Amino acid sequence: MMLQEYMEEQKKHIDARLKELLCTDVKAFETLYESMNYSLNGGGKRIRPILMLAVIEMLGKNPRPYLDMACALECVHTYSLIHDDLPAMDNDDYRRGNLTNHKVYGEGMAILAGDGLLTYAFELMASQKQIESSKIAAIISTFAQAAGPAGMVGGQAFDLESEGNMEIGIDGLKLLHKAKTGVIFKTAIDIAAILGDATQEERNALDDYALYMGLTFQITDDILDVVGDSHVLGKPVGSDEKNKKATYATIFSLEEARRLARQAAESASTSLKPFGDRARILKELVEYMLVRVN
Ligand SMILES: CC(C)=CCC/C(C)=C/COP(=O)(O)OP(=O)(O)O
Ligand SMILES: C=C(C)CCOP(=O)(O)OP(=O)(O)O
Repeated sequence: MMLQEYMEEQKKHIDARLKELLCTDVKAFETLYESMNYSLNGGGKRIRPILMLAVIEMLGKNPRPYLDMACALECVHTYSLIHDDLPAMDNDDYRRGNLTNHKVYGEGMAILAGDGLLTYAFELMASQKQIESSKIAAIISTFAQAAGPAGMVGGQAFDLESEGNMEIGIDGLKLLHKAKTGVIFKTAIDIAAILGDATQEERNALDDYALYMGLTFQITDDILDVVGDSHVLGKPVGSDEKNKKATYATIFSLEEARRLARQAAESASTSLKPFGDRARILKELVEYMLVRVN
């Protein structure tokens, strides 16, 4: 199966399950549930859950019983987007081709929709009865560390404080991206390694892949903010330059950023050598990121 077909197939399952998850019988909570579902089900490429399911498959396991784990990851990602778009953060009006959550439901409800999605993700993970409880505990611990103050929240705080400061340099940039975005890709892969019973050698290879694929995603996302089409991306472009944000595309030339993206993608593919032919989909996934900016 080609990557595009594979992604469409996995996305179909993920989208269908996400639509079923968040519902309430309590009339007083209806707006909250509507606002959570508005952002969760209003588009999105589902790269993180697809990545998780693809790694489980590469490790020789059927990914289908782990669909809810993948959906939990998407709930956390969606919460981070809702909060990232708030007036107190990036103050963006469009996301996934629609008005941002706070533009439709107001700031207070958008904050609560994010809080609800984050907390619900942990409820969903903890309720997976078909998975051994020791694995659930390991997954929740990994996930909480990645999403929390030592991971994504820390990265976002650093981002907030660095706005307008183009002097953070390459080391600052690396830390920012590793903590803010790379960490969730790494978690997708770590969870898959736990569920797929990866050996130590496989884990080492997957750690390298996570690092370089996350970097490829970040550099290409930065390039798209300069050269992308806002209709295709479903979010505004040019905001990094406007907000004087240090990114791979504002610190380096576009040519250099593209070179760094290609280099990261090559390293990601090389890390998957131990998996041989089974790694085809994951290699194509980093190629797909490159194609979007070339
Ligand atoms: C704890 C929180 C709120 C974390 C947010 C992390 C995140 C997804 C940032 C998006 O980065 P970006 O602003 O570079 O991306 P985009 O261009 O999509 O807004
Ligand atoms: C981490 C970043 C840069 C936010 C956007 O992520 P995606 O490009 O995966 O966004 P969706 O497809 O989920 O909307």
